[in-house]
Amino acid sequence: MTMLLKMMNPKRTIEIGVYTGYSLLATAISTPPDAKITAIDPVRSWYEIGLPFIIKAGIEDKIDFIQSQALPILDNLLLVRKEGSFDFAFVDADKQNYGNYHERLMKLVKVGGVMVYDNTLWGGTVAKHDGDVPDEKKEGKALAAEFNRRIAADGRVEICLLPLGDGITICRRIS
Ligand SMILES: C[S@@+](CC[C@H](N)C(=O)[O-])C[C@H]1O[C@@H](n2cnc3c(N)ncnc32)[C@H](O)[C@@H]1O
Repeated sequence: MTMLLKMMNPKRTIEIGVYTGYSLLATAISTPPDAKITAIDPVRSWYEIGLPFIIKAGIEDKIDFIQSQALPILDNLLLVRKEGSFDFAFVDADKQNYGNYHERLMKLVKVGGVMVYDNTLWGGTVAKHDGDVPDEKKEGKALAAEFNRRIAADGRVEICLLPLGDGITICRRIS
């Protein structure tokens, strides 16, 4: 993702799902000095674990951390920001809402901008028959497969699902 960010030079990005801030730190050090990152997660204490590293890297001024569920924040951004005011988004949170996040990001991220969705292979289970998937992974498999079908059929975007890590879908808004 850092290579993608360095090629794109996005000035306005959104991160949904921060945890201890590893991907947030990677984003912040890979974007231009005047970039701003809106980072959303309901658990501030996890963000605070990684915050000393963000401060040490000198990039805390780029980050606007919002302690909240993401959906109400995205809905508010849709009210207060112009459509297409973000260049890039990284989604790595509750899988149940990936479709909801996608619909909002399709307005918040500009045409030509990029959304990256994490965990879209769900440990490779999306390519397996249900009978070959452990019970504890079945719900995640179903959610990831449903999102993958939805986004593959979405004519407003071009996508590329990279078999890296747990599966990363790069999605470019084209209309
Ligand atoms: C896998 S972790 C994120 C990891 C992080 N992106 C990284 O790579 O370092 C998932 C995070 O999503 C957050 N999350 C879960 N539900 C959420 C929601 N409704 N809105 C925003 N964040 C949520 C969790 O609190 C958790 O910190």
